[in-house]
Formats: sequence, C-alpha cells, structure tokens
Amino acid sequence: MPPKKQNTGKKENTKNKRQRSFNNGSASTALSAKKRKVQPQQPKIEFEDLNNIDSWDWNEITSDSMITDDLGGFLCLEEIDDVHIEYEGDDQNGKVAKFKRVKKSDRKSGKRAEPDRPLEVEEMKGFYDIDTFDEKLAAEHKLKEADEASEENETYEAMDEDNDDDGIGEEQVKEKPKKQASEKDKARDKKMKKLEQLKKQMEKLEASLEDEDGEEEESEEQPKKIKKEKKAKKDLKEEKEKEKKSTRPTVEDVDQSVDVTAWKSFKLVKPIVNALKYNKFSEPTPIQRETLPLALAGRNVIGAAETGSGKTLAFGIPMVQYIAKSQGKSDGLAGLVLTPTRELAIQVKNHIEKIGTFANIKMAAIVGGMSVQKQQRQLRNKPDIIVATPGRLWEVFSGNDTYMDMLKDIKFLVLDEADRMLEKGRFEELTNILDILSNKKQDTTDWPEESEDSKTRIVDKATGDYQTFVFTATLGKAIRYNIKSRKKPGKNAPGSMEDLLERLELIDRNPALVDITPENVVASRLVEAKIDCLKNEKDLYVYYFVTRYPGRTIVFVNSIDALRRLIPIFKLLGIEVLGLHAQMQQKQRLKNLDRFKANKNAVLMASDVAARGLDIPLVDHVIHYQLPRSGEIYVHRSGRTARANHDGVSLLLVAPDELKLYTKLYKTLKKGVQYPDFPVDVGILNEMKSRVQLATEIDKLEHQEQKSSHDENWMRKMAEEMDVEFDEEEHTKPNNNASKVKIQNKKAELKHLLSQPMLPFGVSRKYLTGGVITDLVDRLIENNKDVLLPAHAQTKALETIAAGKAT
Ligand SMILES: Nc1ncnc2c1ncn2[C@@H]1O[C@H](COP(=O)(O)OP(=O)(O)OP(=O)(O)O)[C@@H](O)[C@H]1O
Repeated sequence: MPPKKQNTGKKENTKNKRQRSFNNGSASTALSAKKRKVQPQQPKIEFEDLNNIDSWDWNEITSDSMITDDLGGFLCLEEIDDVHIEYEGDDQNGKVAKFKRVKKSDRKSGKRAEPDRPLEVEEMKGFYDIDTFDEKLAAEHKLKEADEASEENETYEAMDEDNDDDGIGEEQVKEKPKKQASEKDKARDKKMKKLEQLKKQMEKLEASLEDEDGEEEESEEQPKKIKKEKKAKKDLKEEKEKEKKSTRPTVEDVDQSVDVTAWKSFKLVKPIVNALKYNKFSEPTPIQRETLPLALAGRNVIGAAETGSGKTLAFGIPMVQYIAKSQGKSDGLAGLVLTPTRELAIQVKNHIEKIGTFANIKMAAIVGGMSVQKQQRQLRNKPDIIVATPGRLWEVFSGNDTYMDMLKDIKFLVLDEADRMLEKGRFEELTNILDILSNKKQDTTDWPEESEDSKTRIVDKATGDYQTFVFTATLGKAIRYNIKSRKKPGKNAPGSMEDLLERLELIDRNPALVDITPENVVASRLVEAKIDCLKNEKDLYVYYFVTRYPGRTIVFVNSIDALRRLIPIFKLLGIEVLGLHAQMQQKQRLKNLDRFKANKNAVLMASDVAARGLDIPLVDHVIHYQLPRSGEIYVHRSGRTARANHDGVSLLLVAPDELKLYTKLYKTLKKGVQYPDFPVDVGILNEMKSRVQLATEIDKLEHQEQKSSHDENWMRKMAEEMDVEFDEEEHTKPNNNASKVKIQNKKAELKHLLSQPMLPFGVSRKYLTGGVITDLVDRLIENNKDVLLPAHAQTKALETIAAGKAT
C-alpha cells in the first residue's frame, strides 16, 4: 500500500532524474539522441505539503511488484524519516521492497534499528536530534567516529595554519588560477564545516566518556558496551603510559663515571646532574656558561648566540631546577615557552624533557597541526612546562577560564627565536598572550629610575612575578644598542625588539644581556662556498653535489612550487629525497623529519619553514638552491649544519639574476669578502647531464599525463554528480596509452643510465688499467661497486673547498 497522501514529486527521485548530455565540462539539457536512455513514465503525483512529509500517516507495505533499477524509487518512501526498507532479490532479477516503520513505542524502548552504515555528519545530527534518540547507539557510533575524526582534524588544522610559520617566498604558491582556487575554497569550506561539527561532537564525547582520571561514577544503567569501550580506552592509555615509562631511562642507566664537574658551580639538583651525565654533556656550552649563573639567580635574561650553540638548555635548565626544587609544593604551570614554529616547539619540548627526565617533569606541546583534543588532554594532565606556538596557544586558551587560570601561576616566560616573534601575523597573538600575563605583573606604569639595585634586579617569584628569558641567534648590532637605550614605555616603535620588551612588561630596565654571537654571525665551524651557474643548471649542480658528497643535506628553496618540481625529479634520480614545507600536513612534516634524521645520506628539500631552530643532529651540508632574501635567513639556514661542535658546509648556487642579492649578502655578512668558488669536476658533471635531463623529461611527461587523467576524472565526476552521461569518446584521450608507454621507455632508459657507474674523465670502460689513474682497479675493488662514482676518492666537501680543486 502506498502512503495515503501523495507526492508533488519535488523531491526528485535520483533514479528518475533525466539523463543530460555532458559536453566540454558544461551541462546541457539537450538530450543526445544516440545516448539517451528511454525512461519509464512516472505517474505525476500531487502532495499538499511536502515539508510535512514525516508527519504523514501511512502503513507498512510490501511492494506487490518487482522493483527494477529503471523503475526508480518507490514513491519517496525511503526519504521519510524512520522508514526502514528491506529488499529481497537482486538488481538483475528484480527485487521486492518492504517499507517498514519502527513504531514509536519500540523506538523509545531502544529498539530502533541501528544505522547500517556510517552516518554523514548532517545525518548524525538528525539522528541525535530526534525524540527517539538512542543513547547507546549514538555513543557507540560516536566512539568509532571520534577516532577517525581525530585523524581528519589533524589534516584540517594543518591546512588551516598553512601560513602560520612559513618562510618568505611561499606566497608564490597562492598565485593559482582563480577557478581552481575557488573550487578548492569551496571544498575546503565544506570540509571545515564538517570538521567543525565533528570537533564539537568529539569534545562532547570526550567530556562525557573520557573522564581524565577514569574516576567517573559508573551508573548501573550505563550500557555494558559503553563501559567496555571506556575500559578498553583506559587500558590503552595506561599501556601507553607504561610503555613511555619503560622507555624512559632510570638512574641505573646513568653512567656515573661521566665527568660533569664543569657544571659544579651552578649547584644543579641531582636529577639534572644525572641527565647531564646520561646525555654526556660534560661541560656547558659558552652561552650556557654565561647565562646560567644569571638565570639561576633570578635575573631576566636576553641571550643571543650562534645557531646550534645550546640555547635551549640555557633557559631549560633554570626552569627544570626550579620545578625539581619545588616539587610537591605546587602543581601549577611553571614555565611557558613560546616559539615561532611547530617543529621548533616540539624539538624544544623534547630537549627540555631530556634534561628533566629524572625530575619527572611533565611537558606539553601546544602547536597547530595536532589534534586539539590530545592537547587538551595534555593540559588536563597539569604540565609543568608548556611549549607552544602563539597562534595555537591563543586558540586553545582564549575563552577557557581554566586554562587562562593556569597562566597565572607561571614562573618563567621564554621567547625562543624572539626576533621572529616580531614578524607580522604572529605578533598579534603574542600580544594577546602577553596581555593576559601582564595582569599578574606588578603595576608597570612607573618606569623605575636607574639605580644600582635595578641593575641587578632579581625576580621575586613569591610575589607572583615571573622571570623572562628572550633568546635569539641573530641579535643585530642595532638591536643590541637599542636594548641598552630603551625608551620609556609607549615610546618604542611598534613591532621593534624594544617594543617587545615593553610588552613583555619587562620593568627590569637592565635585563642581563648575554650576546656571544660571533662577528660574522655564522657558526665557527661552518665552511662556506658558492657555485656560479645558470638558473636551469641548478638541478644538475645539486645532483652533482649530493652524489659526489653523500651526507645529510638540506636543500633550501624559496618557493613551494619549486619544491614540488624538484622532489619528483630527484626521486627519479634515485636520491633519498624528503620534502618539508608549510603546506604539508603536520604529521607528514614530522614523519619526513624523522626519516631525514634516520638516514645519514638523505636529502631534505625544504622551504624556510625549516630554516630556524631545527636541531637535526649531524647535518653535513646546506645548499641554498635559491639565494636567501636576507642575511638573517642565510644565517638561520646555514645554522642547520655545523651544530654542536661539528663541521658543516654551506653552499650557495648563484644564478646571474641573483648577483645583486649575492653582492649584498657577502658585503653584509663577510665584510666585502666574496665566498670562495666550490671546485667542480666538470667531467662528472657532463656525465650527469643526460641523467638529469632524462629525469626532468620524465617528470614533465608524468605531469602532463596526470593532468590529462585528472581532467578526465574531474569531468567524469562532474558528469556523475550532475547525473548526465559522460562522453567517453570525446573525453578519453586516445594518446593516453602512447604517452604511458613513452614514459615507461624513458624510465627504463634512465634506470639503465643510473645503473652505469661514472668513471673519471679519460678512463675507458674497456681498458680500465690503461688510463691515467694508476690505482683505478684497486679503487674500484675497494669502493662499493654499487656507488655511482666508484673510481672517485671519497673526499668530503670540506676537503674539496680546502684543497681549492676537485679531488
Ligand atoms: N652542554 C652541552 N654539551 C653537548 N651538547 C650540547 C650541550 N648543550 C646542548 N647540546 C646539544 O647541542 C645541540 C644544539 O642545541 P640547541 O638546539 O639548544 O641549539 P640552539 O642554540 O637553540 O640552536 P638554534 O639557534 O639553531 O635553535 C643539541 O643537539 C643539544 O643536544
């Protein structure tokens, strides 16, 4: 029996929609005679009030005739809320449909049919809103969805914060065709809306199901399944904690014979001394030696030291010392560290965690690109120190009184890479945070007269005041001077370092200033050189360098577009290449960093998002594929190598159109002395040319191929969405297969080329013993036969620069 009232047909049944022809991406209502499917005539049925469809009275029915695909929907019954349809039979032979309604009384008693598939967010909302809300089903469903959504959230957040920590030049990427951008925007808006809803639901779910300590009262009525889920989650959490604890070193793991007497004068607590021994930090670095006595005595410190000089512990140790000493007395948040980038925040957190491991310091990183829920959980765990990027901290904290209250307890505020905090876009959120903190400061309207006392002002934490540490690698001369001659509050230029100090409410007119940046600012063990080349030769030179001098190498590029082009080419060339830029998902960024750290010959192609602060152990080389736009960026990029008493090479690739920039660079940073030329073996370079050319060609072909199949897929999808037919003949490119074959052939050719070892210029493959290199055979035997340059001495780039000739 059909429903007693009838349909206007406004809710057009999908299968009853007309097939429209689809041509050149636009829909036309004209039917293509050839392809038109003859549709059965549907009876025109009139309904009085479509909106009220769910309230209509109707009886359960079983269709008395077979339903086939062509017949389409069955009088819209499946569109009425709570109608459950069961089919018998199959599509080919026809099926019988039963339209069942679950009675209200049944639904109330929890017998409502369970959704037989994951529900869309909109549907879910409806599902929960109706009067028949089934708590058990909803909770189970939400639990499942919450885990998936957590993953999805990370994607969204990473996308959302694309530009929060990125370097110069990446704006170039924004110059996408408008049409494409608006398509993307729409999809993104839709996704964000969807995720926003999911986020809210997850927050509710967390609040209701995941009591932080697992001490929530368990009611008898609580369905067993939920209890089970909760228990499973709790067990997992405990297991994770246990695992974490078991990987944590214990005092027994400490080699007590490590001599750390050089740290003695700082009177560090035992857990820190143990951590120093465990990490084999036998003596403080110069910046640590200079700042620790001041910071441990309670002074506000502004510290500047070259990259990789150990600044993190210069501010980390005083915080850990304070927390270790006051353990048990207070469980509030003791330290807040603000950094400009997410990676740096995570690194700083790990670094402090290392030194605080025996003092059981609890740390939290509040950064973009990670699940907000996870971070909220960390906050509920009452961390001793939070390391955060200002944007995410503000997002999580603002509007939440509990979190805001946490800030009231802080005893230390650290700004790491402080100069970058002054950049546009970050400064606002930073100012907001500082405003909150300033409420707990003493009245600062009085600018204290300079007195002997104020010269060595000690922060009295008992009064609620906190110590401020400001650290940077590039404290320019002008800034140094201005800090000394800081003007009264309100008189400093907005966005300047002095302005920042004013905002920090640093009433301390004489913060301890420790500046040990060397005159030429770059790390002392860094060796620098340049290669003059044409713009289109840069790929070749990078390939030459990373092949000739294997080692952990970072290639800095100014735009993400350039990165996207380079990475596949180098992959084709068989190089272990990884990408890092701000438009990548955070998870992927961290994964690539880990892979880079794990492989001593990996190449990281990065935008300036990686230029600052990242402490990757033992980076051998930094290549500036494009010249950095300022001396400061050069210093930070180059600072990724030659860290912690290791050597490193920084190589500039200078194209003719970069000469002006280059001149500025050496005039500022090298006092007018040019960077030495990096000696290149032209013989090998020429051999490498054909490989790079072939890889570039393959990449181009693959790009074209992808583009055309993307276009085809897009049209196919649009046709599907608009319910029109896709013209296979017209839109499927006949030469698709030919181009695939061409790519395959070229790949085979490249594979063959790459399998050929490159021999020095003048050496015949046939008569190895007859060439100019007398010990060639010995070298070939000694060197790994799989390497590309088996006959070349395995010199280091440093040695080549020192020798002044390609060796
Ligand atoms: N006293 C020490 N002895 C030996 N190694 C140390 C010592 N202190 C720190 N290090 C190591 O030196 C490396 C660099 O330290 P850190 O990241 O703090 O440098 P940084 O000055 O902050 O650099 P950047 O300006 O690039 O951020 C780290 O790997 C750290 O473990």
